[in-house]
Amino acid sequence: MSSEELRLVGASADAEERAAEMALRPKSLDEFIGQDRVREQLSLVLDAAKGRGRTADHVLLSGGPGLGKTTLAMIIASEMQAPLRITSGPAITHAGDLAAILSSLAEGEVLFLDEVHRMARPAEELLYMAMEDFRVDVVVGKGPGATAIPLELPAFTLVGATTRAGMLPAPLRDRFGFTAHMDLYEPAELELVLRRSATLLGVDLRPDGAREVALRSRGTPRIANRLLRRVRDFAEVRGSGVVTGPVAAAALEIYEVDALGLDRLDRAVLDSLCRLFGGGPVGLSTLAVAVGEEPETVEVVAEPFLVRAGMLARTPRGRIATPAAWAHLGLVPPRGTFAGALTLPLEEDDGSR
Ligand SMILES: Nc1ncnc2c1ncn2[C@@H]1O[C@H](COP(=O)(O)OP(=O)(O)OP(=O)(O)O)[C@@H](O)[C@H]1O
Repeated sequence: MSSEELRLVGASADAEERAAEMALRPKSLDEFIGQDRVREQLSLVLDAAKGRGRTADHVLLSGGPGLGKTTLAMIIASEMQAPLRITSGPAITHAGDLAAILSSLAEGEVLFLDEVHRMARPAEELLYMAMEDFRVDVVVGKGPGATAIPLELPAFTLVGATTRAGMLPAPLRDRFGFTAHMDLYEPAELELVLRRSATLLGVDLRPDGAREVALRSRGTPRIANRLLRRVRDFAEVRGSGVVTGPVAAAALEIYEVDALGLDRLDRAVLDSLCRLFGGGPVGLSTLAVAVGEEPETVEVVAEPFLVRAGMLARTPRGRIATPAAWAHLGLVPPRGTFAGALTLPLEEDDGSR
């Protein structure tokens, strides 16, 4: 698979894409599509804070890449009419880095901390006190002579984002007043995302075109918008610019995005699971080694969509390919495998033997 295809279907964004995305970001909760429960709960949290004239409670957003966590953080700041500061867990390697950021915040500012589960431990501990009391202890000196000088902070709202809520230590998780889990989007919601983006980009996207692209977007708005741009290129160069279902399907075939939107990693995971491990069960780390990826990438990026698509099951004994996975690869599950056991009675019952 080419790097172009990887970029097309992988959920993370590079710098160029981030710039293209800015134009398509919803600017208010009303414009934000889908995630209805999260939207309603968040709107209550923000309205209550505005009514009391206070900063909003700290918010934790969990969910895979490209589902709209950064977008929601921006919306929170704009709804609260507050400035926004953006940083990420891996960028904070010392407690001092975080102390410097926190002490330079304006009153009421929203601090967006992406990948909050990847922050250095000492910084994490400093954050506990900052979130609870708007205060940090800055330690000056070393050894027995070290002194902690308390530093008052302006009231702020922390918006933490994580792809792995389970990796957050309980004391940190508990300090968020509101936690929202963002699920993969339904195809109907992605159609709405696509129609909104098409209007903003001036693309003539027909309903069957929107449906075709939505079905191949792995439940992820970022991927939907990215595929829309590629389909638009195809429609302009090879057609009249109008994006219908057949035009979208032909374009995405060129980019090797399959009918279900599976990407290289998804296909590699299924392929290894079926061909190397006979359909499983196989442990996450073994599977990750087989596909040449980090276990976290397999778990966070590929698996949620494969589970949603009914192709992979996570069991206490390991990962298992379902009959749908074997069928998608055009393979027959051997007898004695989980998928084989599931498909066997059907074969036996149909009288063909
Ligand atoms: N609910 C939504 N409605 C419309 N567009 C959306 C929605 N969610 C996300 N998008 C679009 O998808 C793009 C990616 O969203 P965003 O950057 O917020 O994802 P993210 O979860 O922060 O990803 P990452 O974790 O990789 O940073 C945005 O540019 C935005 O245009």
